[in-house]
Order: sequence, then structure tokens, then C-alpha cells
Amino acid sequence: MGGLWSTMVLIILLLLLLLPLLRRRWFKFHGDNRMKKKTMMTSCRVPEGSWGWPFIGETLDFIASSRTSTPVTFMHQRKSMYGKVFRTHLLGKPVIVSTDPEINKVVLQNHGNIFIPSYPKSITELFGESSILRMNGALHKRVHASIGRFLKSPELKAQITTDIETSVKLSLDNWKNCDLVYIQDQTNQLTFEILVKVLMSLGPGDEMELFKKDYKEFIKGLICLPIKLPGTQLYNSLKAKERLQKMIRRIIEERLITYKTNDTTSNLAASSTTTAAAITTTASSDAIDVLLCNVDDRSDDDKCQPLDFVAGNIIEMMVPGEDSVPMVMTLAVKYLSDNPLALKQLVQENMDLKRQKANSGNSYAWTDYMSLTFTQNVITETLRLANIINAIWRQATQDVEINGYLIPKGWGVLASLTSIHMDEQNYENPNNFDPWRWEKKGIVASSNTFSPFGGGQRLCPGLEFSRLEISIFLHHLVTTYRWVAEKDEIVYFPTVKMKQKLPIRVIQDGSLIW
Ligand code: HEM
Repeated sequence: MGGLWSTMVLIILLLLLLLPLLRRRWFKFHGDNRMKKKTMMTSCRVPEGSWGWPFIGETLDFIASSRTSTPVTFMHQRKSMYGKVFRTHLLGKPVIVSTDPEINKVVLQNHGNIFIPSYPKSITELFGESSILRMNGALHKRVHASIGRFLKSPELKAQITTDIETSVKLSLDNWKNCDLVYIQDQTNQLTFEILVKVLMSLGPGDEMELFKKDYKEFIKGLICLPIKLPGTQLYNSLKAKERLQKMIRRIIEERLITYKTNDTTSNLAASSTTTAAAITTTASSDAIDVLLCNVDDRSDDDKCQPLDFVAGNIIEMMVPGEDSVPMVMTLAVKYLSDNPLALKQLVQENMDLKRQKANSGNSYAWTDYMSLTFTQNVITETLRLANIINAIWRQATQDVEINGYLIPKGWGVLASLTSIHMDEQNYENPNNFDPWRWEKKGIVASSNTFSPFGGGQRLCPGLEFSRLEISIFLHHLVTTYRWVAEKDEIVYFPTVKMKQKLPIRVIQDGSLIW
């Protein structure tokens, strides 16, 4: 027995000694040779960097850094060694990481459709090929533009402003009976129902609760092992998606019957054939209407049935919006709790609007909320600092040269947003919450150095809608309550969250003397 142990210890020691050698040989063969071949064919070069360990590359370092309070360390360390663009090996493939605003801009603009979205296997399994988050080319352009037009339309903003106000006031009203309010949970509940309303006109009730339950099961599968056997998370999430799709299909079928009854068309039926022209004769009331206009435009090799195409996309469109808006609300409350001066100025600006509305007797228009300059600066600064979506993943479909760098075909590209938002060259004292910095810079929806909503071809279509929702929440919060936040901290992995869900003690105060 003792002999067996000594042999095993010896083998482990030998392996440990040999690992660095193996590592060099592995990448000599798999990485550097490939790079050399590519570099010889062009004057551009593959960026400098390290391949890390065999098979796992630098994945563990990347994850370990994401788990700290400074997730940008991984990028900063390599940036200082290799420059703003470097190569690495993450999640099983070679990746070019860009912390350079110019390179990110070219990748996101994606002229020539060279870069396609790239996700881990569990996500591609769950999304399906016809998802807006995966589709490319002409169909993507059209669907993206239609959804963007709908979400940005003044008609939707006017209609949804009242709905958001009602939900926010209802939610805030419940807080006065609570000892501790968990902001993360409250904002999550609030924004989920608003999003579902915008996407498919479903209101609160049993069906909403069922939808929420299945949706929560569905998203658990976005970060899990890609094993699809009964009992695994991926399997359960796919089953939840089937139930969600069934529920949405039923809503669509009812919608099509309404169209038919309203005689908007002669050949619209709850079958799989729909005509865009017929639906566009009625104004879109939600994203279902918008997507129904696009089903005829799918390519021939797209096997998905039209109703499944719409239902699937409604679910997938929830993914970028569902968690991000409540997290920005939560983090704004966190930063404001830690910065009394900023909170004071925010209260003043919002109290002025409240008084003005009370004196005139007019209701709020969506433009009232969007023209609160300091409030918008608070939101912008929260988006910069919190970086809910910290990077965008793409894959190069062909060799491409950008600013003297070669990105080989098949390699991943990680356009880091966080490292640009936290770069001293772009922002003075980048770790400070400083909404006043935007008074000098001016509010920007998206620029090379500020892109929490991405950019180019896939710039978030929910950008303005999100800002409106957050503004309404902040307005009613700071003009209704004072609060004291309990100690809490931000965690960045696997997604940005508050460790304790940000508990606060609220104090209702009509006079609001801060
Ligand atoms: C603060 C809140 C939000 C943030 C920070 C955010 C961020 C982003 C980012 C960075 C992208 C680009 C992803 C890429 O290039 O691959 C994106 C895309 C997208 N977002 Fe948002 N988002 C937010 C809210 C919303 C909301 C509320 C909705 C829905 C109403 C939404 C719907 C979408 C959709 C559908 C896409 C995909 C666009 C496409 O691929 O063509 N987002 N979002």
C-alpha cells in the first residue's frame, strides 16, 4: 500500500515538473504554428499574448478575476504586458481580447458581416437558430430595426409611462409595511411584469406567475454544463422553454383570431401563414405584433415554424432586458446611498418636477422624466461603473485585419466594455461614482468610450426604454422615501448582483428634508 502511494506521489511530482514543458509544446503545436502561418500570409500580426495551460488556457484566471471586487484585473494585467489588444485561450478556443475603443467599434459595426455572435454551447442549445441574438444578415437587420422602431416609438413610451408609474407606485406603497426592503428583489419583480407587458401584453395574474416560474427555470440553463439528459439543468431549462413557447403560441393564436375578426385581412388565420402587410395595417401594440410582421422574411432554409419563430424570439428578447434594468436600478440605489451629495442633488431635481406637476395639475409625460438632466447623469454613471454586460463575444467567420492586427478565421473576439469604462485614459478617477463628470462630457447614448448598450449592428434596441423605466423608478423613489442602506457588496460572477440583494430600511417622509 505504502509502495503504491509513493509511486503515485512520484508520478504526480513528475507531472508537475513536466507541465510547463507540456504547456510550451502544446501551444507551439496548436497555437503558435497556426499564428505563424497566418502572419506569413499578411503584413498584419496576430496580437501578442499567452495561451495559458493546455486545454483550459487562461479560463481559470479569467473566472477567478471575475469573482473578485475588481473583475477588470484580468484585462488590465494583460493590457500592461501586451497592449490594448491581446490573444488568449478561453472556454476552449483562441480568443482576441480588445480593450481598444477603435477596434471594438469596428467589431461591433461589423461591416461585411464578418463577426457573428458567439455563445457557450448551453446558450446556443437554449436559444435556437432563429433567435434575434443569433441570427445574422438581412433578416437580423430587419427584425432588429422593427423591434428598435417599436421600443423607441413615442407612442409606446407614452403608453408605457403610465403603466410603469402605476407599477412603481404600487410597489413603493408596499414598502412602507416592510422592515427591510430588498431592492434587488423588488426591482426584479417590478421590471419583469413591465417587460412581459411590452413584449406580449400579458398583465398580472396566475398566467403571469406561471410564466415567471418557467422563465426563471429557463434562464438557469444559460450558465450550466451542456448536457441534455433528463434531470440536468439544460434539460429542465429546455422543457421550461417548451412550456413558455406553448403559452405564447396560444396568445399569438388568439391575436390572429382578433385580427381576422377585425377583418384586417382575408387570409390571416391561426395557421402558419401570415402576411406582414396585413398586420402592419394595425399599429403594433407589443413585440408580438412587431415580430409577426417579420415571419415572412425568413430565409428558406429556416425550418422554424412562424409561430415558433415569434414565440421563441419573445422569450429570447427577455434575456438581455430582464436582469439588466433591475440591476441598474439596484446599483443606482447603492451608489446614491454611498454618495449623499449626489443623492441630495437628485432629490432636489426630482422634487422640483414633482412640485411643478402638483401646481399645474398635469400628469407626467415620458419627456418630463427624460429631461431630468442630473437624473440621466446618475443613470449614465451607474451604467459606466456597474457594467452589467461587461463584454461582447463574437467569432470571426474569415481572416480579418483591423488597425494592423490580424484576427484569424474561427477565433473568438471579446470586445471588453468594462476595461474601456474603467480606463484612466478615458475617465478621471474611474472607480469613483461621479455623475457630474457627464456635465462636461454631455449625455451620450453610445460612443467609442461609453457603450453599456453595445454598439453598431446590435446596439441594444431597449436603450431608451430602459432609461425611461429607471428614471421613473428613481423619481418616485426619491420623492417618496428616505432610506438607509444596510452594508452590502457587489459580486460580478457569473453575473453582476448584490451579495445580500441590497437591503434598505425605508422612512416615509412627506416633507423630505435631506
Ligand atoms: C440597462 C439595461 C440594458 C442593458 C445594459 C442592455 C445591454 C445590451 C447590450 C450590450 C446588447 C448588445 C449585445 C450584443 O451586441 O451581442 C443588447 C442587445 C439587446 N438588447 Fe439590451 N440591454 C438593456 C435592456 C434591454 C431591454 C429592456 C430590452 C428589451 C425590451 C433589451 C433588448 C435587447 C435585444 C433584443 C438585444 C439584441 C439586439 C440584436 O442582437 O440585434 N435590452 N443589450
